[in-house]
Amino acid sequence: MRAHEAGALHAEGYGGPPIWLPYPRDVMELLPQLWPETVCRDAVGRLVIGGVDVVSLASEFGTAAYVLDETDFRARARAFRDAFADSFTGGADVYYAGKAFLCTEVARWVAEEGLNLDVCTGGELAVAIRAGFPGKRIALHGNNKSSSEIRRALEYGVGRIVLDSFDEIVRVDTIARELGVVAPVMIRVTVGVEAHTHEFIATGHEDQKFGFSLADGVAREAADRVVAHPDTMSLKGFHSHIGSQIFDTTGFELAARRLVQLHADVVHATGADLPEIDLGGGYGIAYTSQHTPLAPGQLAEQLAGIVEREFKAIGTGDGTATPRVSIEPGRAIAGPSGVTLYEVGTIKDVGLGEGFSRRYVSVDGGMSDNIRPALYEADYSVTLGSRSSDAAPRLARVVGRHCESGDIVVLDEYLPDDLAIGDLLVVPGTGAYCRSMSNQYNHTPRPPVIAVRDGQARVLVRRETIDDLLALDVG
Ligand SMILES: Cc1ncc(COP(=O)(O)O)c(C=O)c1O
Ligand SMILES: N[C@@H](CCCC[NH3+])C(=O)O
Repeated sequence: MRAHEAGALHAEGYGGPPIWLPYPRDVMELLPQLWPETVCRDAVGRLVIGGVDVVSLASEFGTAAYVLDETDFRARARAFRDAFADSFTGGADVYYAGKAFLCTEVARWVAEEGLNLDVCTGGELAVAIRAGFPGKRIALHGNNKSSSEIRRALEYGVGRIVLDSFDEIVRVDTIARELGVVAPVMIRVTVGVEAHTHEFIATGHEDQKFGFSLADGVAREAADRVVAHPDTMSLKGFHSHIGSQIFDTTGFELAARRLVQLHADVVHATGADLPEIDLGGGYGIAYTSQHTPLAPGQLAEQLAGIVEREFKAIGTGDGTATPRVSIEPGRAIAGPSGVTLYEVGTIKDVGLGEGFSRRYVSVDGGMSDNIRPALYEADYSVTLGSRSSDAAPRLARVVGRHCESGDIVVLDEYLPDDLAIGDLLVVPGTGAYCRSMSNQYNHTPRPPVIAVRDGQARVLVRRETIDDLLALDVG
């Protein structure tokens, strides 16, 4: 249940008397699906993650801090790997989308759990290379890959480059020829699907920068051009990614139908053997009770059914074998495994008139460590982590420390009325697209990423310092 579901009692949340005690005092108890599997409270009420309580984490590493639960991350990665391996008769590969969150150690976890890796810049590729990630299991994405990124990827022997433009086809052809290699490539297709998600993270509709359009024949033309250069490029198949934070599989179904049809057309017309098809990522997670994600097993079953149906529909016995399927989940693996730890700095009850007020709780982070509320109006939840409280719940808005009124961490959530300066707040679901989209607005050093596992904590990415920021300023 969310604060805004409180109906008639909602207004009372704004400074009204604490008469709504039926409301749960702890959002963590109410919504376990928002939290890493290992989260619990210890005997004195402190939130514990990966066997380490958040008070100890804060005192050792400071706040704000990202905390990543290794056991939970690995379990989610394995769940995707196993579910897709079990459901797809022709075989399936899971590419973890590193844009969600990537560092050297996480790349190693991904490799060890038997997943592949999707990188979309030379920077992400460099992390993968540093981690010793096997080249064959890496896919290189991006709508404007530079020549040096393509060269590095081919030198390292990546398993696929996902082509995004005609210019890039020329670029890959030229570099592969220089290096004397045949580049394994896929073609990213814009399938014309309106995904049900925020418009900034939808990528399947026609009018946007990614991929080759299916509707106007450009994707088909791209395939013909690639197939015409067998000495430098080997076409492995087509790719589609319709967007992110999607719950409804109808978009994937439509995308798969169109991709399978294109696949069959190209196989028949060119005689190319296309061994793979990539359905992209985009599987939604729960940030609040408003979200009801599918488990990897359900997703795999549904997607396998869709792919099988679509290949049957184009006719069996026509020589079109069902290819190996790949998917690219990022958020669904990293998102729920991470939380952000903040310390309360100020508490302000702002009068709204007629006896109502809104409680603003300021923490030592904000839009520099989580830009998603400002960018996508993303909603999050939050709980008091450093202690439990018997005080009545009170609706609060958690805000950051940046010079923007849109610097909101959590729009509305119940926190105990006795919340105090120095309390620790914990925001779940921040494992994906928070650190990876972080920034240094207002010269704010970025928080560290701490891994927790079996009662041990260690730094994966160290905290930035003011000196780091000053070092960039050569003036
Ligand atoms: C090509 C591609 N694959 C995979 C992903 C990962 O998406 P998500 O984190 O929603 O699973 C993205 C990001 O939206 C993407 O652009
Ligand atoms: N950055 C987006 C996800 C999409 C990015 C990849 N295409 C988010 O935070 O929701």
